[in-house]
Amino acid sequence: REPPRVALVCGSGLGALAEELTEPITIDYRDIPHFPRSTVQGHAGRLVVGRLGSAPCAVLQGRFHLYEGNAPSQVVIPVRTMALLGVHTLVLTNAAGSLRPELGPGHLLVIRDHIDLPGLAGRSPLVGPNDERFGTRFPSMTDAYDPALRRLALALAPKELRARSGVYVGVGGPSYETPAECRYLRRAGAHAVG
Ligand SMILES: O=P(O)(O)O[C@H]1O[C@H](CO)[C@@H](O)[C@H]1O
Ligand SMILES: Nc1nc2[nH]cnc2c(=O)[nH]1
Repeated sequence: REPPRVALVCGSGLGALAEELTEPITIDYRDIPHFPRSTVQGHAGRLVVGRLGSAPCAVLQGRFHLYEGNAPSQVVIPVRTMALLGVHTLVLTNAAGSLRPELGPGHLLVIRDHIDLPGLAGRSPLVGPNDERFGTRFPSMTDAYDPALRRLALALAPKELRARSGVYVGVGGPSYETPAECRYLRRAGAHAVG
């Protein structure tokens, strides 16, 4: 069987995307060595490998979060596993809170850049000895989100999703943000928070 070249990580409520795969093989995260446990509702905790159209594809039903008690180095285990399998294109999705009145529920924000607040405070997944298989120390973050793929997503998104590009700010959780925090994050240039 051809190994997947494209992987999709599903955020809350998006796990059903795995049902689009044909010839699916499903593996519970519990059966994959070193994977942490999924504890969040709406994150099934399964890896589904199959075909999306003609492309061999992997869908991860659920991600791991810092607020579940995982170390940053554990949170990235699925992404690094995909890289070791030969995946070259990774699509990340998540449920996020809007910081802009024009971005309503059900709208799609294509991330063009991010502010990683836990990372800036020393909780980056890259902290620790550098594993050169996954890149150099101090990688450039100028085009962290591939511009060609972003253009494609904006061009192909269904009209009703009112897709636009924007800046995502990552926070630690597990509480939603206070009004003062939302004002602060909006002034910092973010469009969505999660
Ligand atoms: O889509 P997932 O990974 O569940 O993430 C979202 O869910 C959590 C809170 O609703 C935040 O972490 C937010 O980003
Ligand atoms: N942190 C955070 N996560 C979310 N997930 C969905 N909405 C939100 C939000 O407003 N804030």
